Amino acid sequence: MTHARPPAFPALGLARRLIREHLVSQWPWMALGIVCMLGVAAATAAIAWLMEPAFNEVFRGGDRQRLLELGLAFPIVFITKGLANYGQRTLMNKVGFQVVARCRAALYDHLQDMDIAYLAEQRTAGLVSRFTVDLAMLRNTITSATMALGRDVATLFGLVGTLFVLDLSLAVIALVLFPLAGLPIMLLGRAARNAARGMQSESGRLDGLLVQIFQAIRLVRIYNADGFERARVAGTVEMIHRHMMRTETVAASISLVLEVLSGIAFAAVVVYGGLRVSAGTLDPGTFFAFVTSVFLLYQPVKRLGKVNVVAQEGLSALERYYAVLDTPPGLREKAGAQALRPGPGALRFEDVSLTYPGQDAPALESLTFEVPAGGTAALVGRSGAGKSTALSLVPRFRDPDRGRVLLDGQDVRDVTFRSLWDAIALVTQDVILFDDTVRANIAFGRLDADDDAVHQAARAAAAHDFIMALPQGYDTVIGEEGGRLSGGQRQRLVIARALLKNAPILLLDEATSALDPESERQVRQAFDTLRQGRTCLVVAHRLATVRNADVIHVLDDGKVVASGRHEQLLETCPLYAALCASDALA
Ligand SMILES: Nc1ncnc2c1ncn2[C@@H]1O[C@H](COP(=O)(O)OP(=O)(O)OP(=O)(O)O)[C@@H](O)[C@H]1O
Repeated sequence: MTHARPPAFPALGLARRLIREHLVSQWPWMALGIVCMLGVAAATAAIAWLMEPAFNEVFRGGDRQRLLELGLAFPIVFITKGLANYGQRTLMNKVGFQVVARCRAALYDHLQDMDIAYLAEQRTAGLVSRFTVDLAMLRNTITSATMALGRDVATLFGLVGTLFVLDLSLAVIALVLFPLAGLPIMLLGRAARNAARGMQSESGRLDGLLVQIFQAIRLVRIYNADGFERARVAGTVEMIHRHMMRTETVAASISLVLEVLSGIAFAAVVVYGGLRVSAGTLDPGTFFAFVTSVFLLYQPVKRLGKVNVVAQEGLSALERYYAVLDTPPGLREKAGAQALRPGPGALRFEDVSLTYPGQDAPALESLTFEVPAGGTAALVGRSGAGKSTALSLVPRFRDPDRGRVLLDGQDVRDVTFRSLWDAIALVTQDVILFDDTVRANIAFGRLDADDDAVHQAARAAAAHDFIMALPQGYDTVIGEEGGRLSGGQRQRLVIARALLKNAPILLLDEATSALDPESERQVRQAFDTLRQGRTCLVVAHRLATVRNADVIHVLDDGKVVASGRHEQLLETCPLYAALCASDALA
């Protein structure tokens, strides 16, 4: 099963898609936000307008009544501007948070639907960073870019309109240079997107590295690898900084370009306007109002200049987000799939073949074997013989290239995932526990289970006594991956979880690491209880398991080379005899 590389998306298409899928539904908040933005723009233009009467009628004319009116008008305008600013900021942040919450939910649901093969191919931290780094960046873009585009564009229009109304020729002089900034802004925007892409991907790498290091901290210490790991972290941090600096440099360069253009425009306005005032062809009040407008124009122009940088960051985040979202699951539920019909639990592999992508040799080849209903079949074989691969086909973690896996005569590809997974309990080599209470770990996926059921499962798994000896009994939090428990205790918790699930089919990938004899005895007892009354397919690594199995299938290079019971195979199958004599079956 291969996953095609996602196509490169055109930027505008991505933005349109986000608007269609997530922003349109936010229209009431957006509409209110736009009203507030218009309020900011109107108040800003009003400040410039008020300068003319302030200068002409109050400072030059000495009109006291007008002074009082202006004394009232200025605070009203500033308060209006402040309130409108507050409103648009709160509303646009609300929109940003809601959009990102929806994106996160959509991404989570999509990843839940993705097949195990795809998820196994991905770096976990890379996927996590889609939720964290990328979508946080997208939120920033949504809030700051919409604010800039709404408020600053409206303010710009208000002020530019004011300039033209105040004096046409001065307005042309003030504005003629600004379009020159467009080209560098566009060119630098491309660099900004590349920098954002690099930053996001390196951040995912850093997250992955840190998780790996802290998970393997014992190994790092004992192998004295802290220097090596530190260098790896420092290298990645350096790369992130480099990308961030590039973004900052782009933003600063745009500011510089705008600053220079503004300076030239301002000088031209002062010189030309000053000449006209002294020649008596321009009213000083108008000139004063004009200069104020040009000043007020600086901030929105500078923010708008940088909006492309922020937008590019968001587009890069969107690209990464949709790349995951648009990758279809390689393995789907069949249209019109029916629920698995309950039966005695007979499992059959029929001529099953599978070759992993990128591999030449098949992992399984024409594999045919049965697990009798309610019985135990053990798969044994050398490392790499295909045992775990065979196990993974039952819950459809993968599908075979050829052949069928049948549960009570029903092809597992014809039934719903939910009904299939309901029928299966899985105990894997790596004991998977959550940093939660003992109760939550046993009742995982069984939120309806009451204390009695949990305790009963723990008793059957020979776990109840050690659980009761823990500081808070069933409420004890066991630490990441059950770090506060012994190996045997962890295994018994996992067995209790499978017992509570009470599924008719049990898939068991036996742990290869040995426990001390007493733990081994307790775990074995718990497994025996778990197997009772269930159909069990076990990848066996222990002699005791194969001795108790109803049938043993010996796998070699993905094929069944012999089947039978222990004593029989010892005599008839040299490979089996060799496995029993070696560490493979201890
Ligand atoms: N995700 C994968 N991608 C490519 N090849 C794989 C993958 N998983 C397993 N293989 C290959 O498929 C073959 C069968 O592997 P599998 O894990 O099923 O063997 P196994 O008998 O369970 O081995 P072990 O006892 O060591 O766990 C091996 O050659 C292995 O390298």
